[in-house]
Amino acid sequence: PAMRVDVVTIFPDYLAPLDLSLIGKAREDGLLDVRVHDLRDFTHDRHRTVDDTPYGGGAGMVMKPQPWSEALDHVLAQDNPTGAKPRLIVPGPGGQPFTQALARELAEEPWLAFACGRYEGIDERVYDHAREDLGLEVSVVSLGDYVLNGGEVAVLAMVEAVGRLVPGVIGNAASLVEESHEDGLLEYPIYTKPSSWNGREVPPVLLSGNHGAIAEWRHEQRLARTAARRPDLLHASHGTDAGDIEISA
Ligand SMILES: CN1CCC[C@H](Cn2ccc3ccc(-c4n[nH]c(N)c4C#N)cc32)C1
Repeated sequence: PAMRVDVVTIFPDYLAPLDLSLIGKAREDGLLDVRVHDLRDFTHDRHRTVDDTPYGGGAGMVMKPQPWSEALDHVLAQDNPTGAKPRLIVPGPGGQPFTQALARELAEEPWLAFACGRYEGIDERVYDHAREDLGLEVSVVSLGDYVLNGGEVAVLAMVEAVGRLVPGVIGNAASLVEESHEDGLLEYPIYTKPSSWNGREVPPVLLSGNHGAIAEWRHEQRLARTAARRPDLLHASHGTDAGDIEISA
C-alpha cells in the first residue's frame, strides 16, 4: 500500500514542487499518496483568520488553535474507515534534528501528517490536543540550526528525504546505499564523459576497469572528504586516523 502524506499549510502552492520529478512520479505510480490542505478552509470568518496576538505580549502573531483542530479532524476522517492514526510531524526551529536516521524511521510509517506553522508558530494547546485528545504521536522536528519563516520548506525537504526511501520510489536501490549520511561517510567524487575536459583528466584508476582498485580509491576519497569537510562524522569505526589522510577537498 502507498504511504499516505497529509500536509496542512496556509500556503498550499508552496508544496507544488511535490507534483514534480521523482516524488511526482511516485504519486502517479501510487507509491505515495500526498494530500495538501489549506488551513484557511477550516476557518469560518469573513477574513479566514488563522492568527492572533500572543498572550503575554511579544512580537509577531500566533496561529489560533481552532482552525488547526478542525484541519486535523478533517485529515483523520478523510478516507479513513479503520480510524488509523498518522504520525504528526511539526517542523520547528526548536525541534529534534531531522537526520537520515529519522528519515529512515519515518519511511517505515504508513501515514505521516505535517503541520506547517507560520508567524511565530502554533498555539501550544494544539500539540496537547493532538497528543491527549486525538491520540497522535507528535514530533517537533528541525531542518537545521537556522531560522526559516515557516514550516513549508522543511516539509518539502522531509517529504523528499523520506519519500525517496519508500521502496520503488528510487529506481536503482543500490544508489541508496553508498551515499552521504547513509553510512556515516560523505560521497566520493564522481565523473562522466569526456575523460579529458578543459585540460582536466578523470582519475586514471576510474578508467582502469580494476574494480578492486576503484572501490579502494573511492573509499579513500570518502574518508578524505569526510575528514576535510565533516570531521565530526569521523569516529573510531572508520579505522584510518583522519590525521594521516591526504586531504583532497
Ligand atoms: C522569529 N520566529 C522564531 C520562531 C520561528 C518563526 C518562523 N516559523 C514559524 C513556523 C515555523 C516552522 C519551522 C521553522 C524553522 N526554522 N528553522 C528551521 N530549521 C525550521 C524547521 N523545521 C520556522 C517557523 C520565526
